[in-house]
Amino acid sequence: MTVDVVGHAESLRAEATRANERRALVLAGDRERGYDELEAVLDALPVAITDTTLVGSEDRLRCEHLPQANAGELLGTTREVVILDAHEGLRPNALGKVVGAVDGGGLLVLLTPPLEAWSDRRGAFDESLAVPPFQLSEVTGRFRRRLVETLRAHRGISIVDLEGDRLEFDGLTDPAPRIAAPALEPSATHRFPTEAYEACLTVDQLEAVDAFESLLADGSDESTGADRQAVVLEADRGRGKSSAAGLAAGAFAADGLDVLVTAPNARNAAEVFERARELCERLEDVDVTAADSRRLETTTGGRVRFHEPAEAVDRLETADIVVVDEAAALPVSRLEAFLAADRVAFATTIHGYEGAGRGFSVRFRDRLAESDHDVTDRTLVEPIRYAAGDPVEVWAFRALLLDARPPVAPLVADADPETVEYRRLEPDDLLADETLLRETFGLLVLAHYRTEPNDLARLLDAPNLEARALVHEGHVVSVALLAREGNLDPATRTMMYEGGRVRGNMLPDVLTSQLRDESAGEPAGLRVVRIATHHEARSRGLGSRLLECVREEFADELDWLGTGFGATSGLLEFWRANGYRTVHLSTTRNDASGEYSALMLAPTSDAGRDLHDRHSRWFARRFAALCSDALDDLEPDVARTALRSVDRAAAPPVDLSDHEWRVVAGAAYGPGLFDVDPGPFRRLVVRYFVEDPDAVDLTERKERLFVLRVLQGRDWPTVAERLEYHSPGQCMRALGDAVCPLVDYYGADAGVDAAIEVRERFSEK
Ligand SMILES: CC(=O)SCCNC(=O)CCNC(=O)[C@H](O)C(C)(C)COP(=O)(O)OP(=O)(O)OC[C@H]1O[C@@H](n2cnc3c(N)ncnc32)[C@H](O)[C@@H]1OP(=O)(O)O
Ligand SMILES: Nc1ncnc2c1ncn2[C@@H]1O[C@H](COP(=O)(O)OP(=O)(O)OP(=O)(O)O)[C@@H](O)[C@H]1O
Repeated sequence: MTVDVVGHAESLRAEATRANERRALVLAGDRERGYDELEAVLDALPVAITDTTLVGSEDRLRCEHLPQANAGELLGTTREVVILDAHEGLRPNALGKVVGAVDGGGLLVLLTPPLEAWSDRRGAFDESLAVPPFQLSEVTGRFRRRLVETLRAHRGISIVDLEGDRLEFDGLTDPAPRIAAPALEPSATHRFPTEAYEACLTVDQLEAVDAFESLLADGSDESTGADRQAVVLEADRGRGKSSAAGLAAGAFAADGLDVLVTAPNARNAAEVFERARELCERLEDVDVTAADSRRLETTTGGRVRFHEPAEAVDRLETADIVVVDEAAALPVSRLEAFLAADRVAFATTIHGYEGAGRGFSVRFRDRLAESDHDVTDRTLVEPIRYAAGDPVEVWAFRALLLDARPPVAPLVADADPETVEYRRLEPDDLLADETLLRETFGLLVLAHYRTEPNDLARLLDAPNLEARALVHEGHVVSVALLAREGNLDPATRTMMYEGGRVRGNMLPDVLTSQLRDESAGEPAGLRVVRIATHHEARSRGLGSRLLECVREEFADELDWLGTGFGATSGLLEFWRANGYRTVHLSTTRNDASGEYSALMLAPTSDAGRDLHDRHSRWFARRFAALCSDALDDLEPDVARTALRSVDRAAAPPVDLSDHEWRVVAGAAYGPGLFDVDPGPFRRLVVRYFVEDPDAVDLTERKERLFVLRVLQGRDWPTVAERLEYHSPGQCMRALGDAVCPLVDYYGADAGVDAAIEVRERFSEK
């Protein structure tokens, strides 16, 4: 080699150190040569082996090694040098995770095939995109093509062409000397000890610590101290939010308060405990009596303790203040449970490299706003591990679209179904038009928790995916991500039926493997994986219009359209209004959304109709039993809308025996009791919800009573309390009243003698 790779790496490192920024070094070409150069570089740089990590398929260096799939272990940690070996494939998520771990003054080294050839290589990640019936050869390399373009276009990235023996870019930016940051000072009225503020590294962190003061009970006379307060800290990775929470926790503990800290796992909260301990050790009138990575106790009687989220929820009442770190990685239902605490703080990552984060901003934000907490918000912008404007971070955000945004609101403010145009978003068009790509991906990210860098690669390269949009004056206002499913050969179907896993194919997979329908994978379908309308233009019929256009485009070539999503009554209603019908509710809650998932189908051919009809019937038949089992905590409104969105033709027949009619009509009109024989009531109630007859008009409260008592089998006192009846007795009478119209409609009006007889006998009294 005539290129002095070692000398060059040393200059990059020197510049990075001077600027407190990171630099990237790409060693493109033969893998063995890449490792030879790399070893020489590592030997020369004054970096400890313990500060170096290799992420890739083989453990080839003496430093820490992680496969790409485990790159998440680097989240929240700091390294001087991280090497990502992409020769056997590149997981976009892994790239995002490793970039965040490189410290200011550090190097990110990428080992890649020759850049010209890279997009044509197929690696392990590409195999995951080859969803049956598609083949690996149908997966494209656009994500990598774009990645290479960004590597070449961005500052701070050096590219060594090992094949051509040349330095393609030197990556040096020659930064201006940095101006010393102004000293940090707390506000004049601060209530935490000054030391808590002196420990802050940035102004943003100081303001975040300051926000926590709102959680101190107000000692003034006017206040009872009983008001409810919440703090929300939002930041990109590495802005010091865990540390801010830790400094506040330390200040609370020093004040004698009991702070409960929780996070998806204890490792996430390590910085909280570290900062809390450091602060308490610095304070003169407080001593630390016990400290480890999950616990801190002080001589003032204060403490900070860690509990896993589930345990934490049960202990809210024992703490003065609750801190939820990495909140975005917890399910929304769990987050909601923390709102039972009067004083609670949530620290959360936006633009999460791991793709979490949107559950928080999409769904939890609304629930927080509806709660009776006063909310104090802080956003931490300034990075801590490296200087603001760090070129490697700028590159990573662009390459992985971590900061993609939908169009700004004024651009789509006038959009409605008349002004928009339906557009196929071909991957090549997206690649050629960065604004279109950013708007599309930005809308998907904003509307959905768990949109991650891997999804960008899927959008560009996966053969089973299609994207469609409604555009208003060239801007994306509504977008749908569609996946081809089904159309599977007999061998694949058998494999699925016998318990094997098949990639993609969510609907055929569940219908086959869980619901035991071996031919469910035969018809060809299209699943709407995601749909989102710009928040500025919702409820104007755009989402419905987009679904209509999708149906027009695909109906002739496919057997069914379908969807699966975390079920809320609003969304079930949206899909039902667009012709989709429920065929299944999952039996466990979705980790990310905290909801049960609904699967819905809209058939477009005879084969699709067959599939839809039999699954609708099976669903209506099993629903009551599920309600007193896996779905016994399903929200009553979701249960009502789920049943209402089953195809009416699937309503199970009313096949009550004369004796059962006497039991039901006796409870409605006479002295009979529901409790002695709930079965026939359940069948009637399921029939009523699915058929949704115009002739029967019940209040929502009575319908919720049907769900809670008749379907879910909750006891009377519980139901009475939830639905705010004065007493269990009143609740029992309300159920009797609610059943009357069902006895009339399905029994008496349908000419069932037993029902008529009972009704007449007791109505006369
Ligand atoms: C497979 C999936 O992607 S499911 C997840 C769907 N996407 C999301 O939740 C992302 C955030 N939400 C959105 O982007 C939009 O609300 C969409 C895509 C659900 C609907 O798009 P819109 O353009 O508003 O649809 P459109 O105007 O045709 O229909 C709106 C109607 O759907 C119903 N609806 C849709 N979402 C909800 C909801 N979350 N809560 C209550 N009702 C809802 C309502 O009946 C609403 O009518 P209304 O506003 O007059 O009450
Ligand atoms: N006030 C501080 N004093 C000492 N070290 C700090 C301080 N604030 C942040 N740090 C260090 O900076 C790094 C990032 O801080 P922290 O983990 O608090 O940020 P974060 O926003 O929660 O980051 P991540 O999302 O990556 O977990 C950590 O290594 C932490 O030890």
